Amino acid sequence: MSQFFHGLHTHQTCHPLSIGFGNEFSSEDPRCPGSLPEGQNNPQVCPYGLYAEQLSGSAFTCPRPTNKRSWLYRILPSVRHKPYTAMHCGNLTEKWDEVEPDPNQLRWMPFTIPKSSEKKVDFVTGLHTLCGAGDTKSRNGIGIHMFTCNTSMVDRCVSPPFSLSVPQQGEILITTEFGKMMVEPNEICVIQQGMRFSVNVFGETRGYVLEVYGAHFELPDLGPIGANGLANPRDFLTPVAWYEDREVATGYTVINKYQGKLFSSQQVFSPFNVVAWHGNYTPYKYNLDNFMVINCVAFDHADPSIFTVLTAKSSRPGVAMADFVIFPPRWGVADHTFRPPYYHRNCMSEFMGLIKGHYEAKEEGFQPGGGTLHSMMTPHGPDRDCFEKSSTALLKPERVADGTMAFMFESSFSMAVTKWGLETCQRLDKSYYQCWEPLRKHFDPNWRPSKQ
Ligand SMILES: O=C(O)Cc1cc(O)ccc1O
Ligand SMILES: [Fe+2]
Repeated sequence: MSQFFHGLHTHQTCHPLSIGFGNEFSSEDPRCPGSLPEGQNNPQVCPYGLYAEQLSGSAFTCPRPTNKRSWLYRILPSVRHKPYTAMHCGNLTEKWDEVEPDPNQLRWMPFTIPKSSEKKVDFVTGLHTLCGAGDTKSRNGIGIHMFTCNTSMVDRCVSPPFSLSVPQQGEILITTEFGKMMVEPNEICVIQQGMRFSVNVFGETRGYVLEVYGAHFELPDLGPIGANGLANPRDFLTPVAWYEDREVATGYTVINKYQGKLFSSQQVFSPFNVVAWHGNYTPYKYNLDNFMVINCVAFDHADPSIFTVLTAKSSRPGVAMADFVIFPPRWGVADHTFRPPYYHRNCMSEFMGLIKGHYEAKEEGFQPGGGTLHSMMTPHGPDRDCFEKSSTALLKPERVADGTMAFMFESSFSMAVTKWGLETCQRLDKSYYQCWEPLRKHFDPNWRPSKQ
């Protein structure tokens, strides 16, 4: 389905957005009607004297269902820039051998946001790599970063590999080559490889970023669930074309994250000069409240894959490079069941973050803006309080996770933690393991099944 210039005004943003996931969208800035060429991509001369530029998100030759590209009609093409030069990467890294591997359960207290009165930090400078694996050259891997910032990006933009952002504190206004979108905590956004964007913030701001080096985020297949449910395509929102014809004599900085490092180049105009565009390769956002939860209505605890919002598949069937999974508010109704998460060891790595509230398996210790990492095969599960309470609870229907939103980046990669994550950030909670220490033995060798 194609949306032509039909903006949906969401109340909180005033930035028009179009509906759908992976559609063929078309969009024109309303100030330039007719700016999108009709019937062809490369007219000899484009309307309004614009340049045509294709942004390819997949190989030209990808099969149709996975072929992604957009055509941008812009005042000047992206190639009009001075050469890239290496820039300081701060705590952003793709070096996965900075410190020795650590298989322990790791928990971080909320990551510190710099005070603007002390130090002005924007979104790019405020990116810190926590953990990850793989490499961008072979386009197989992931990175998990925290952003903590207090200042808007001024006359600079950045383009990442495929990345999913989860704001946790403070809304962020993202200006992209495709238009603008405001993203609030409890919403997520995806900016795909090569898409330039700039971030405005409105105070002390914090969030999580999942970067996937070689795959696109997709909606998971629904199998027997049927045609509807989980994250529905109609709840994804894509920006509408917006341009500025702004010359920047002092220089506009375009930052390119390339092979794990940052490079900057100067140009004399704003890169947000796209007057019209069409295609199926776009940034988008999604409000987590729209997730249609499917869960157990009889007995037993279903695996958290039922809560998958988006998946970035690996080449192995059914195995994700990374899944984005949420733990939304819902009813708990399972009969004769230990309802919280089970104890387990997983061949996948589980990084968890908390947007608001608390997480059911651990009422204490895991706080909004913090994180946990349970690495491949590292045992984990409910803390002692949760186990005792839930083993004796009266199993009536009960609201679970109201007013909370925890999430998980689950990955088939065995992730390394960075030096920043283990040492420099000073947020590691060394006492985490202690939440399982009070677990007591309940074994009774004389126990017998009760006679019915
Ligand atoms: O470890 C966790 O808290 C995440 C998780 C939740 C759940 O309900 C089942 C499995 C699982 O890994
Ligand atoms: Fe788990």
